[in-house]
Formats: sequence, C-alpha cells, structure tokens
Amino acid sequence: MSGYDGADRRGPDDRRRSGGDDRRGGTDRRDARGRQRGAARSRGEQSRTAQAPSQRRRWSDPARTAAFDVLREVDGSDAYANLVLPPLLRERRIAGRDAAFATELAYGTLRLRGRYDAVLARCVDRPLDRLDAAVLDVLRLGTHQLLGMRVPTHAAVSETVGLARDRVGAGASQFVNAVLRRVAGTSLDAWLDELRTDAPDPVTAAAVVGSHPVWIARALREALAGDGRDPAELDALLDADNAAPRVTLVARPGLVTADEIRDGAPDGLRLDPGRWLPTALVLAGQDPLSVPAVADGRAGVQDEGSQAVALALAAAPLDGRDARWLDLCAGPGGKASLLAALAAQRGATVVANEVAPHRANLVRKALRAVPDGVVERVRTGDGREVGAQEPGAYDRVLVDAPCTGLGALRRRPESRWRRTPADLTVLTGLQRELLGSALDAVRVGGVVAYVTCSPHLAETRVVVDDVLRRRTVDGVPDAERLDAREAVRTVVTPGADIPLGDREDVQLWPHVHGTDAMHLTLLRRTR
Ligand SMILES: C[S@@+](CC[C@H](N)C(=O)[O-])C[C@H]1O[C@@H](n2cnc3c(N)ncnc32)[C@H](O)[C@@H]1O
Repeated sequence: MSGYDGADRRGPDDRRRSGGDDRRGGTDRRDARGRQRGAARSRGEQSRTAQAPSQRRRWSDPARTAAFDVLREVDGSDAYANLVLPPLLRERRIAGRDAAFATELAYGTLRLRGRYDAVLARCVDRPLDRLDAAVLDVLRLGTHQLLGMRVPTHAAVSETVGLARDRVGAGASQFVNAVLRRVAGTSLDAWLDELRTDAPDPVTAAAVVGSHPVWIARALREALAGDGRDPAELDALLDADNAAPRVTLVARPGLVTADEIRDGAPDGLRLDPGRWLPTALVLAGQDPLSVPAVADGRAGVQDEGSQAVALALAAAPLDGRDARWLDLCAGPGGKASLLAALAAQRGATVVANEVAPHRANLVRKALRAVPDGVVERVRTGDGREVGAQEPGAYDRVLVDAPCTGLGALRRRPESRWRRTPADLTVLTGLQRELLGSALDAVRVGGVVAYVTCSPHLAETRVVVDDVLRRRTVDGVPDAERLDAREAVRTVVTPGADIPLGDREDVQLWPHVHGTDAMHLTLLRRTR
C-alpha cells in the first residue's frame, strides 16, 4: 500500500487546470473494451518509453473524467446524475461510444456503489469514510470497470490511476493503483461469494451483493411476500434494479399509432413492440427526440407500467356520466397526456392539477398535442384541497402519489442511497390526504386510481386500508375496491398473458414484467 493518507494535496487552481482540458473529447476512438484508440497520440503525448514514469498519463480520458465529475456533482451537490450527465456530455462534445462508456461508467458505478464499497472495504486498510471523497469515487469507478464492465484489467487500472493523478494528485494515484490491483486480484464471483458468506443474515447478504441499502432490501422482500410472491425473488428484483432500463415510448391513442411512429421514424432507428401494451414501443439506444411524434407531443417517453395504470383507470367499469376526469398529481404530465388523449376519444374533459408551478408548466408542455377543448385546465394547487373545493365533481380521478420511488430505482441511479426510512413518514401522510381528497372529489359511482411507483406496503396497501377505514360509517366504508387486474387485462395486447397475482390490486415488478414496480388500486365511490 502506498503512503497516501487520503488528503487532497493540490490547490483548487491545480484542480481547475487539470480539469480544464476535457473539451478534447468527442472523438469516437474508444474500442469495444473501453480503451481509447490512439488517445495518447491525439493528445500529442510522447511515446510511453520516452517519458519519465512520473510524467506518464498526465491526462485521463474524457469519458472517465466526465463520469468522475458526475459522481462528484451527485455527491457534493445532491444533484441527479441523469440531469447532470447529458448536458455535461454535450458541453464537452463527448459522443458515440465515448458517451455510452461515460454513461455506463457513471450510472453503473452509482447503482453498484454499495457492492463496490463492500469490496473496497476489504482492500483498504482504514474505514472508507476516512478516505477523501474524491479518491473514494475514483476507486468506485475503477472497481466498476474491473468488476462490472468488460474493461481489461490493465486499461481499467492505468486509466483510473491517470484519472486519480489528474483530478486528485500523484500521491492519490499510487494509492489508487495499489487498491485497484487488490480488487483485480479476485474475480467478481469470488468477491460476491465472500460478501455473501460474511453477511450476518440472508437479507443483508442480498442487499450487499445486490447493492441496495438493507432497509430497502427488507422492504422489497416484504412487498414481494405481501403480493403473494416468493421472497426468494429478492435477488432477481435487486438485479433488475441494477440493469439500465430500456427507453419505452407511448403512442398516445387518437394522436398517433405505434405503426405510424415506426413509419415516421428516421432510417436506421430500431423500434420494437412493447411487451404488454399496443401503445408501447421500445427504442434501442437512440435519442427519443429523434422520433418526430415524440418531438411534437403525439408520443412520449413512458414506462410500460405507467402506461398500463393510466389505461386501466380509463378502462375501469363505470355506470352513468363519464365526462370529467381529474389527474390530482399531474407533474410532469406523462399520465395526464395519456389520459387526455383517451378522454378526447371518449368526449370527456380533463383537469390536471400539480402543486409545483414549474412541474405544472411541464404538464402544459406534455399536453401540447391534445386537441383543443379536451384539457379544461392545468391547475397549480395543493391536491389535498381539491376534494373540499370540488366535492363529487369528477367521474374518474387519478392519484399518482408522490412516493419514495422504490419501484423505479433503476431509472435514478443514486436515489437508493439518498432515500431514508424517515421519508416514508412524510410521504405516507401526504398519500393518505391525497387519496382522501380524491375520494371526496369523485362522484358516487365514480372511480379513483391510487398509483405509486413504489411497491412498499406502507405506501400502497396500508395507505388504502387506512383511508378506507377512516371513511367507514356503521362498519361500511364509502368506497370499495374494484378488480384492477381485470382493468389491466382489458388494455394489454390480445394474447399477452400478463401475470397479475391473486389480489384485486395490481403490483408490477421489474424482474417479472420488465416495468417499473408500479402499484395500482382501483376504488369505486359507493355513497
Ligand atoms: C409521481 S409524481 C406524478 C407523475 C405524473 N403523474 C406523471 O405521470 O408524469 C407526483 C407529483 O405529485 C406532485 N405533488 C406533491 N405533493 C402534491 C400535492 N400536495 N398536491 C398535488 N401534487 C403534489 C409532485 O410535485 C409530483 O409532480
């Protein structure tokens, strides 16, 4: 081990100087194994043999530097990686394979941070929280290249050591070199066996190997069991959270069809049918905005699970008037636009409510292709007040409640490390109030869809049970559960045999359905 003590010895000017050279990126010179072909030559470096060892690899390559900068931004400013990385790649003109490499490196490292920290803790002679945070991020990036990507050991170590030298300092680079060689000395399978064996109990083992906080692994295991599934599926579920999700498009009914999207797509763009829904198309890798229908709002980017719950609300059986629909928590407008497209076909109108003004603006933008007159208004306000302000005014109401997002962890690489059990207390209180307001806002006989992108039982079944209990008079609640499975089955592609369990509510799962873990309960107001 080197004598590096974890301190960042360079001043900020040094850091700025070494970081200011990133615009050299943008060439498509990376080979399939993560090496940059001719990178040294393109930087005008001397040949390796002509250099003194201390001068070797003065610059790290742009893709690794970009991934490192994203990790620092996520760690230091609580930023969201998927908001930081794309503009950073554009600004530095990093494209093609380099962009794909930087994206996999940044997102994969963030997702698998828990697993890699457990490995690194076995290779470093002090607690990880005593390392300089930048050094720890460099080590995580190197470990992901070694254990999570197919980068050859030599390239992974030497390029990461170069990154450490550039971004942190020479002392750190020796330390990084020593630690990464220890990581590389054991295979991924052997590391995982060791982590599993050392864990105090099976859930902790699954959490460490599957790179989730233990409290989340425990909650997901309970949710699987609560949905009648085998808790042993936990490993598969955690694995699914660690895989990059595919980009799924929605063809908004009446505005465009899946076939029309395909016909209008640029040459060479691959669009496959969705797994469950006729409205869904899967895009292979490209920028969704290159699809004309996405650019003009007739289509959008939307997970198939999100499409399914919105379509199911519109398909739920309803007696009598079906003229006014409400989306109580609409921002940024994905489900509101799908509902509005359906409402246009059925002669209904939609009110979209959102508490955050900037997100209400996103809803307006998302609704731009919906025919005039269908959207009654986009209202900026607290959804908890709508029930009291407009009692019984709506025929269908969607409550897509703010939640922990534990069902969409694969989309937000860092979020699992930010969430805490304390978030549940705040969110579940809000969820109860929003569902109560929705039940007040719907007419007798009307339908409410309670939706979360979390399978956590405290956010799903417990909220619904509790709200119904509070609305009970003489032992009878004023709303009843409908069979949400039936509603979902009516909207899936004919012949698609979607597994939906044996409860009336629907819980989708990434490892089973390939969707986010969306929850749907359908309720009918009875009095
Ligand atoms: C899960 S997101 C909704 C996603 C949206 N339905 C879609 O498909 O694009 C929850 C939304 O609820 C909003 N929200 C939070 N508290 C709210 C409240 N008290 N009233 C209304 N909306 C609220 C959040 O700002 C967020 O935009």
